[in-house]
Amino acid sequence: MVNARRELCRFSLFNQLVVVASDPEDIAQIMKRKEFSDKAQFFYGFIRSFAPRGLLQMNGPDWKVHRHALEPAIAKEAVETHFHVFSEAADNFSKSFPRQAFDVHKALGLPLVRVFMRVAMLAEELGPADEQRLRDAAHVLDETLEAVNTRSFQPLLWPEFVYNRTPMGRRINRALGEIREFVDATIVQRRLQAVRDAEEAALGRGVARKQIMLDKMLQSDAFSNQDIMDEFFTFLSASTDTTTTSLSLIFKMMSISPEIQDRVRAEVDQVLGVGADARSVELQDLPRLQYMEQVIKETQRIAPSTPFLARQVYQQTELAGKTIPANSTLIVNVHGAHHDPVHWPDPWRYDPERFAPGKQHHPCAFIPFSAGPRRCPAGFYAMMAMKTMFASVIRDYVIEPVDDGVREAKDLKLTFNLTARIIGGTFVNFRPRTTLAG
Ligand code: HEM
Repeated sequence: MVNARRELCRFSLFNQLVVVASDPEDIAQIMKRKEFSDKAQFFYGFIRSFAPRGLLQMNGPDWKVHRHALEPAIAKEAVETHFHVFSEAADNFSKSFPRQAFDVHKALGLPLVRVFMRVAMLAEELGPADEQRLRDAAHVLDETLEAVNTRSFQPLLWPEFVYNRTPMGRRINRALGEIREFVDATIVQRRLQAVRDAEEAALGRGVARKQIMLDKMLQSDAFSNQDIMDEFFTFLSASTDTTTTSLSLIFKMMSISPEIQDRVRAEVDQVLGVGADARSVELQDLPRLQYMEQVIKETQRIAPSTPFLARQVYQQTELAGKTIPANSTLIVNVHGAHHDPVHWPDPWRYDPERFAPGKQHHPCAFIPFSAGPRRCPAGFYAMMAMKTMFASVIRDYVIEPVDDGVREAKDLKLTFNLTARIIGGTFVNFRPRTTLAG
């Protein structure tokens, strides 16, 4: 019989007191109270070292200004106008699978970087000449997140002057420099375009150009060119690794859950059609993919992309009747809340029915996008990307397991690399559906 409340626990890490909160009630307090809203030095400090003024890692009044300006630019209404970018990316992704099993986590990085570049920062018209830049951006992103993770657990690499002299630091700085030049040129181009558009509009010959996130920053006084650059890297890293992880885990779970996969496919077939009649995903299809949404949420519950969040507590305070000393790090154990048996009976059982319409849960027992003022501003973007990719793949393939000993959720060997991922890669097999008939 489980009814125990999960107590706060504490330990020391490199001379820093760390307090871990796993109970959804305590997490609700953390998400609400202002003294818990600053991001920790741990992890986020190393993100600051390559992008000091990005939304994810900034604190205080500057964070508020950036959040206020950027939230509408990445919200539902803004992102929906670019839906065709998601749909095209999903169709192209689904066309490109090799015959044998492959690491789907790795394969998703580039398509998702491309979507972000087109939707948010670098305008729609990315030409074939930009393809190498995209590959470079995807690559440097991977390396940078790896470096953030490595540095977090190696105090010798904490001082910037030491890190910058390591082969890893030098390589990443050089690659980041090249991407910065590219982004800088794009910012200049877009600024010029805005001036030309204004002149044309004054002459009554205006063209309605779709607004992207970059335009919002260019129109606001709050963003210097350096700020825009920092937000570019921040959003690129916050958007790609999280979505890649969630989607690849969804494919992995489908490979070992054939009945659930069949039910998703039945829903997709009904919405998109079958065989020669099947079509691309359209915006109005998304709300009709209800069971798919349950599957996505249940996967995010079992293996959240960001299993832990970290906050810095500057002043002594209390939480759950316990003193939290000044200057401690507070870890929000998202994975723990998602597996709390009080809220999720038999927590490792993979059961999308937990999210069936009408089912209720504690608001902080399921927080894949965090909660409160620092929650992910791009929940809609992420769900749109995941549903579109997932539907296109299910339309075209049967997802089959590989022989790696994973038969159920609790066999997944997860590691925490800023985001969660499967040790050794997320290997699955995609069998084209056309071969089913033959
Ligand atoms: C499945 C995909 C995603 C998941 C699971 C996810 C999850 C999260 C979580 C848990 C946070 C809070 C982090 C913290 O407190 O430290 C967060 C913040 C953030 N996310 Fe996402 N995210 C996803 C996709 C995206 C996308 C697509 C974008 C941008 C296009 C994005 C941009 C951000 C930004 C900028 C923040 C910082 C917000 C702030 O501190 O004000 N995320 N995300």
